[in-house]
Amino acid sequence: MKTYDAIIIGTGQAGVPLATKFANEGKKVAIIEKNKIGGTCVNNGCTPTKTYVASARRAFVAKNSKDLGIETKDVKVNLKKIKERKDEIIANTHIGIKKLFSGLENLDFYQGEGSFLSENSIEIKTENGKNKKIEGKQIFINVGGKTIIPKEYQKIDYLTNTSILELEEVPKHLIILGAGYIGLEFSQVFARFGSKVTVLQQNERFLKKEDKDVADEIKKVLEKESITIHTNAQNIKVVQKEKINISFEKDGKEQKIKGSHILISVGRKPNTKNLNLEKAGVKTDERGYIKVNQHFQTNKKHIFALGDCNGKGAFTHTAYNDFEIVRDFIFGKQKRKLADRIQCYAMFIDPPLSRVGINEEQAKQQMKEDKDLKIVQAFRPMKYVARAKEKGETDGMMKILINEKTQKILGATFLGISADETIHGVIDIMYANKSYKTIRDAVHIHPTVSELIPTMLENLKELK
Ligand SMILES: Cc1cc2nc3c(=O)[nH]c(=O)nc-3n(C[C@H](O)[C@H](O)[C@H](O)COP(=O)(O)OP(=O)(O)OC[C@H]3O[C@@H](n4cnc5c(N)ncnc54)[C@H](O)[C@@H]3O)c2cc1C
Ligand SMILES: NC(=O)c1ccc[n+]([C@@H]2O[C@H](COP(=O)([O-])OP(=O)(O)OC[C@H]3O[C@@H](n4cnc5c(N)ncnc54)[C@H](O)[C@@H]3O)[C@@H](O)[C@H]2O)c1
Repeated sequence: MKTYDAIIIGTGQAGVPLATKFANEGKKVAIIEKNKIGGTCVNNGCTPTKTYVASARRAFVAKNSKDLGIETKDVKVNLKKIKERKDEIIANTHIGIKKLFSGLENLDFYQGEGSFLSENSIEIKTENGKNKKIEGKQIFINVGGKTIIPKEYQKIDYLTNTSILELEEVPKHLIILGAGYIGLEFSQVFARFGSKVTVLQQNERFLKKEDKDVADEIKKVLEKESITIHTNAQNIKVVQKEKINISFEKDGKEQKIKGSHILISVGRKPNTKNLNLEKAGVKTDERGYIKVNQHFQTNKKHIFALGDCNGKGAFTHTAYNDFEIVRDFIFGKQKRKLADRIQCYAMFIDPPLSRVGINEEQAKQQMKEDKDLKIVQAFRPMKYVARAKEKGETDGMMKILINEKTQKILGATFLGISADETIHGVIDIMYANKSYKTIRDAVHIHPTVSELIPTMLENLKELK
């Protein structure tokens, strides 16, 4: 049996850089992939969805620029071409990773499904049936996650985030189950491509992780683009004949809709079921996420779990940060840990939403629990941002929360043009652990959205 210093299962956002690091350090490393190289982000997550978001924005701008004095006729959306562009970007990434791997003499790439035989040995099942067994001193699990398909929908012809990206014709009426990141990003993309779009959400509260005023503003933005959103849709039943027939109850009344396609985006689960973790004695929680410590070691100290499968993050930037923490734990002088990470994310609707740390509702809750804590807020609607007015895109708002005593920023929510970029000024100050006054007293470039961050920090209000 071939023996390695490190075996990595999965070529996700943590696995590829970690394999490269091991190989560059002169260690023998094996990396195993059962599907397409590069994982979710590259093949059916961030990269393809953001190419679609870009095409959708171009279509929207082309069709809706009369207010800026631009008139166009006959804007056509060619989904086949949009898909081809996406496929080419993905194919180039595949070429890049394969070239990287083939240039590393200490690295062996295995195409196949890895699973544990014992706490140091892995079986690789391949399509041609020629299974292999390898051994590793350390093993790194980076297997990501997959879409949850509730039992009641398993027999219908549904779309997922993977299969929707293979369509070559725009659906007439796309019904989306689940109003999370995936559902909402695709809702706007396909509405902009020309689909009628209906989103069904079980919860009464739309986007319950966000402040209510922010969630309401996002709903307004999407509804302005003719997307129908039903919250509190209970007892959703789907029957497929020629069309997708949906019935659900809302406020005690039965409602019926017919669609041409249905996308299921009700959440994701870790890819840990087929790993035979019990043979290695690796523990998971009740939802299948692998339990890890601050350096992503499992209960077996030589086995690590990185990325979505450890349940500590569900983003590419968190998976990559898992890699950085593990790399420094094994090779580095700098000792990082999970607790150093400040949670941040964006939802790439247009205008985008970005978040770091806590929001207003969480701040109020913290003050309720700790009577000595005083949190103040800087607030600015985008309609009072010159650059937004000049661009004619004034939806949204910016909020920054500050601990009055320590002067440290506790969190921010930006919804509006460029929010996915402007939030990074705030993120960096939080990592630097500096007072909010560092940004307040900085000079920013005019005319930008960022120039309003110092201005809004001049005016802090108590939270009520
Ligand atoms: C539609 C969509 C859009 C997204 N957009 C964003 C975004 O804009 N920004 C963002 O930060 N995040 C986004 N995400 C989330 C992001 O894609 C994931 O958080 C990220 O890819 C997780 O990386 P990972 O390292 O955990 O593993 P993954 O990228 O999921 O890779 C895991 C790999 O392991 C392989 N594998 C699984 N089991 C085995 C096995 N037994 N043997 C061998 N190989 C195996 C899989 O085939 C896969 O290739 C999006 C996700 C989706 C679904
Ligand atoms: N911009 C980004 O970074 C980005 C984009 C897409 C996906 N992702 C990642 O992918 C993960 C999964 O995304 P997602 O949108 O599938 O999940 P999600 O957890 O964000 O949203 C799922 C939604 O579906 C609702 N729901 C659950 N069961 C339902 C049912 N039976 N019927 C109707 N609604 C139901 C939930 O209440 C929730 O609002 C996210 O956690 C995120 O980390 C990130």
